[in-house]
Amino acid sequence: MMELLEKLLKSKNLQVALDFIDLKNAEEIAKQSIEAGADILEVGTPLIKSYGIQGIRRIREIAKERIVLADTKTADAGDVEAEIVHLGGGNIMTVLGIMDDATIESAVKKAHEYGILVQADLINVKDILKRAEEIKRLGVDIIGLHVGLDVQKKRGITISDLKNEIKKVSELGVIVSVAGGLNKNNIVDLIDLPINIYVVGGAITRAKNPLEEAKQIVKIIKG
Ligand SMILES: O=C([C@H](O)CO)[C@H](O)[C@H](O)COP(=O)(O)O
Repeated sequence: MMELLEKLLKSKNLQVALDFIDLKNAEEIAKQSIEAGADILEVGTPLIKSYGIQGIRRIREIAKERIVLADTKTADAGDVEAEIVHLGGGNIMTVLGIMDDATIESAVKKAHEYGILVQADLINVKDILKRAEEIKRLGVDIIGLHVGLDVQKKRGITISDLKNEIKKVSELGVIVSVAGGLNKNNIVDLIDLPINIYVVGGAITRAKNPLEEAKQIVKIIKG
């Protein structure tokens, strides 16, 4: 666990979000992401809902020694969902930061017993800095700032609109992950910020040439 925490803290990483309902499509993009040099494969929430533990296992097999994040977006029964991620072979799980502290504590306790890291997803949290401070005290390893897909579509905003919040959260001394509408153009804008994990979904999975797109994004992130 310490080794993984250190890697994430000391470097900039690309996480490719495999937000698929179909496993074959997810497998194909997972392979291309690895070839392009992505650091983390995300078993997207739709994929977990479609395939559960088997879906996480399949992406684990493809990822080999790379990191697998299971985007469980846990809302209750944190310990049970940590168990699910453990059975699938995931390295990181996500909990919703907006939920009760009890759920976050339960996920952290069980996940850490298994050597799994916990990321709190601050999607839809109104006072991001205040909640990030509280969540850090609960033992969470990664804070994820996130503009969800529906908000992106309805309000036309992306995670690039939260630059101030990103800076302030990073000052708490936590691993910072950002997600929500990232692509090769707006990542350039965020590259000087203290961000450890850039999550890219649609810009790679829906690209004409996902391999080429992922390669270009890796180049921007790694410099
Ligand atoms: O977490 C996500 C979303 O809530 C759907 O499950 C996405 O993985 C995340 O937003 C990244 O996807 P893009 O916004 O398409 O880059």
